[in-house]
Amino acid sequence: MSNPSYKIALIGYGKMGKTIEQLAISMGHNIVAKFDSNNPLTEEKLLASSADFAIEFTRPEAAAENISICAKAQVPVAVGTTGWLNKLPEVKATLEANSSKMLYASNFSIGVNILFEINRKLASIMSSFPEYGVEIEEVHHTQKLDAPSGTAISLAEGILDNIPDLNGWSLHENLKEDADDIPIKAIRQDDVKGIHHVTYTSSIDKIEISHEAFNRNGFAQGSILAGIFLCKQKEAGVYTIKDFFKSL
Ligand SMILES: NC(=O)C1=CN([C@@H]2O[C@H](COP(=O)(O)OP(=O)(O)OC[C@H]3O[C@@H](n4cnc5c(N)ncnc54)[C@H](OP(=O)(O)O)[C@@H]3O)[C@@H](O)[C@H]2O)C=CC1
Ligand SMILES: O=C(O)C1=N[C@H](C(=O)O)C[C@H](O)C1
Repeated sequence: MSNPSYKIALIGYGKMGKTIEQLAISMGHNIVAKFDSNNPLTEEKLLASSADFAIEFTRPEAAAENISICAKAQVPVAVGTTGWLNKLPEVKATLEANSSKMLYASNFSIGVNILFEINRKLASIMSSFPEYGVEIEEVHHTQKLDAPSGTAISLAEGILDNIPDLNGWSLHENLKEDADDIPIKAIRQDDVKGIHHVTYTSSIDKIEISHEAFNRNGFAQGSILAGIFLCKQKEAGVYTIKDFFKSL
């Protein structure tokens, strides 16, 4: 039996939107609408597209409004845009009021989600070894608007959940020793797709875990599969990438 074909609306047609388009077509899906700042999303246009679901990769200031429009049109939406989570409470309220669904992931790639699991496990071990200081470094292309990356924040949250002595995280120009929070260094370099390191250092040695994306296909693949997963969920509200991976 062949896999069903889905009708997908792309909200944002930049680096990610274009990568998703190519991959979705190669998987047998149809792109039924594309929105960008010259053709902004409206409820009417989205309904007219008959999309089964939407995928949102735009910019931090645009995401919350776009998700609300999807909610009002009751079109499930997989959201990859980072740097907008301060607006999550109002977005959640709109989704619930309209019985609609979204799934947000700071990083849709399988590799990074494996790193997230290792990061939590490692942090839980390191909580017994306070002589090690932890730090995060992320490297991305120079067009990236937010810092630190959404992925770096997710990594920091995974560490904070497991090492109660640490007080939050903060962005540092230079990684510093003896911090009581998690220092995150954000580096912007040419065309880097995304590199993340978590390092624990003592006076004796260093332990490091890391992930490097070679291209954007992993992000695109995860967002398409997460959109399909979302279509199959009965309950309205906010889903996370963990819900999706649990279903595999
Ligand atoms: N979660 C994940 O796995 C990943 C997340 N990201 C995140 O996704 C986001 C987008 O990344 P990327 O594709 O590289 O960015 P780009 O800048 O390449 O593309 C952004 C696109 O969004 C469009 N856009 C901007 N404002 C609006 C709006 N109000 N309505 C509709 N479209 C709009 C832009 O249109 P125009 O060009 O006309 O302005 C452009 O087409 C970023 O936040 C990034 O951090 C990226 C990769 C992976
Ligand atoms: O802007 C990007 O490119 C990326 N953004 C995401 C993030 O902020 O973590 C995911 C990935 O690293 C690429």
